[in-house]
Formats: sequence, C-alpha cells, structure tokens
Amino acid sequence: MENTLGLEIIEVVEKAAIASARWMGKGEKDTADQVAVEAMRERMNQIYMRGRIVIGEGERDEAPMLYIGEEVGICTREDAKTYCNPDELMEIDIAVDPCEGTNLVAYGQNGSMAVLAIAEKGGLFAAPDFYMRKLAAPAPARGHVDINKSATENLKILSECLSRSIDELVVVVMDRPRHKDLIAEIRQAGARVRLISDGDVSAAICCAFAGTNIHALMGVGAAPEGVISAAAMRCLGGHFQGQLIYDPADVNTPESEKWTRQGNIDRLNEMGITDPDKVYNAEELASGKTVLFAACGITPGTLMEGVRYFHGGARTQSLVISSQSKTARFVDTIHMFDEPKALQLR
Ligand SMILES: O=C(COP(=O)(O)O)[C@@H](O)[C@H](O)[C@H](O)[C@H](O)COP(=O)(O)O
Ligand SMILES: [Mn+2]
Ligand SMILES: [Mn+2]
Repeated sequence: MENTLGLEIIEVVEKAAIASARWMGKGEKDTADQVAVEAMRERMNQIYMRGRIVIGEGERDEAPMLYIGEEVGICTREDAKTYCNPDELMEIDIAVDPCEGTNLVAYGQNGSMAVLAIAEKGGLFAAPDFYMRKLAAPAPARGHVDINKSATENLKILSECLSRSIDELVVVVMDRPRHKDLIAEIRQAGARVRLISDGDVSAAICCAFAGTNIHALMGVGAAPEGVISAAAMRCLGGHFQGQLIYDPADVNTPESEKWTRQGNIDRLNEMGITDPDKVYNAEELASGKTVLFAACGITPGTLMEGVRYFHGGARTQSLVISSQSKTARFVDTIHMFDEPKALQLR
C-alpha cells in the first residue's frame, strides 16, 4: 500500500495547507476550512486508490465534501475500469482533518495543520463526533501511564520513565472551563502547564518527539482528532489512550447541550459499541496492519513550519509517518505555481 501512496499523500496535505494558509489571519474560519477541504479532495481524487472517508467533515447531509462514507481516488469512479484494475488495489480507509485548528488559521496563531491518516479497510476506528478524554505521552512511558490513574499519579510515573523531576515536565491541556480541576491538579503536583486554545493533534504527536518540551497531553478534545493522533502515535511508538465521553455533563459545552446521556449511549450501541466506558489505546484506534499519517503545517508549529509564500510559489513543511517502513519523514517542499522570480533556499 505504502510505496507510491506515501509520496502522494504528502501532496494531498500540502495542497490543503497552501489553500488554507491564504486565509491566515483573515478572521474567516469557515473559508479557511472550506478551501482546505476542496484542495484535499481534488488532490485525493487524482490518486490511483480505492479510498473511503471514515472520519471527515461530518455526515453527507451536513458536509458536501469529504463526508463520512465518501469514496475517493480514481479507482472509485464509475469509469474506474478504464484506468485501474480494482482487484489489484487494496481498499483503504482515510481519516481527514483538512484544517486542524481553523481558529488558529483565522486568527494567525501557531499550530494549525492539514492532516490525514490511512489504513487498510477497517483499520481506523470510525469515531463518532463525540468528545474524547485523551492521554498522550512519550514512548518510554507507554503502558506505564494510564488514563484511569489520576494526573498526579501519571506525573509521578512520567517523571520516573523520563528520568526528570516533576517540575521538569510540561503538560499540554486545552484551555477550556472543563479542565479547571485538571489544570489545578497538574500545577499542584508540581508540573508546568501549557494551555492551548486549539490543535490537540499537534500537541499529542509532539509528545513522541524528544526536544519539543511537551511531555504529555491530558484532558478532553474531539474524538475524530483522537483517532488521527492515535494513528501517528501508533507508528511512533508513543503512548495514546482515548475514552469517549457520552455524558454531556462531563464537558458542558454549548455543543454538548444538544445531546443527552442516554441518546449518546444509544448512538454508541447502534455503532456496535456496547461498553461506552471502554478505554482505547493507539493500537485499537488505529488497528490497521499498515498505518500511514501525513500532516503539513498551515501556520508555524512545534513540529513543522507553516506555509511561506513567495513570488510565484510557496514553501511547505510536512511530516509523513509510516508503520510499514518505520519512518517519520520531514519533507520540505518548494511549490512553483507559475514562474517564480527566485527560489528561496531557506
Ligand atoms: O482544536 C481543535 C478544533 O479542530 P477544528 O474544528 O478541526 O479546527 C481540535 O484540536 C480539538 O480536538 C477539538 O476539536 C476541540 O477540543 C473540541 O472542541 P471544543 O468544544 O472547542 O473544546
Ligand atoms: Mn480538528
Ligand atoms: Mn478541521
């Protein structure tokens, strides 16, 4: 699956990032999102693959593009037999977030990216649009920290696994009222907290890279982003656990007020999830034999530069991670749109 796909998906995230970055700082989050979706879809549909969106922009009736269930790739077209031999091509599932951190783009802040994850059919957990409690940590702490333990206990474990004192640990938490007690507990335990307004995929993946000065992600974000984060962490050997939140009282946001606890449990049952309290690890959220992950910075971030335009072109930085080749590749690309006056070396 990986060989050419690994190269093509770099362009998929690059195109989305380049389109979205045009809207950086313009205060229009929906447009920044929409152009990324269009660009990602257009480039995906040029790839010789049989893809199906399992995590996307929402259900078909609310999302015109990259909706859950949408088939993508040349080999899903009605006239596919003209171009491909579908029997030779493996069916793949794709999770996308064409603009992860739409607010960050709209307000010109760091940490947004175009991102996707791929596995063979059935290899990614088709998470509902729920919230998810998450715990991410570096590889040495994998299987030692546990989302069922308190933040205080996990910080002690992290401190031992990473040979650092607790006050040398930095925990990323989303800056939300729901995290008031969690933030107080982390501070009380002696660790330092980095609050982010958006973008918990980037924060989760940063845990897997020493040198980012991020040692854990704790708290509640969106479940689809949890699966995408898990795909990267599964390939990188980092720790990731996620637990779906079905009780609106646990998050208490305007969005969650539309739901009821029992309604959410029923929805999970319909999906075949009979244990709504189950804690999923990275290998369960991204269970595919082969998992691929790709991201391209829209605005600058800890892992990647953002899109930098120049006369007639742009420069991007992407990250492609593969479970098959066991690589995490940082890709620096110059894109020539028309006739650039000069190509910037750095
Ligand atoms: O920041 C985020 C927003 O993603 P997007 O809508 O694609 O720009 C994600 O990283 C978070 O995981 C998540 O969506 C967020 O925590 C959930 O929303 P909120 O109700 O604002 O806490
Ligand atoms: Mn997102
Ligand atoms: Mn998004």
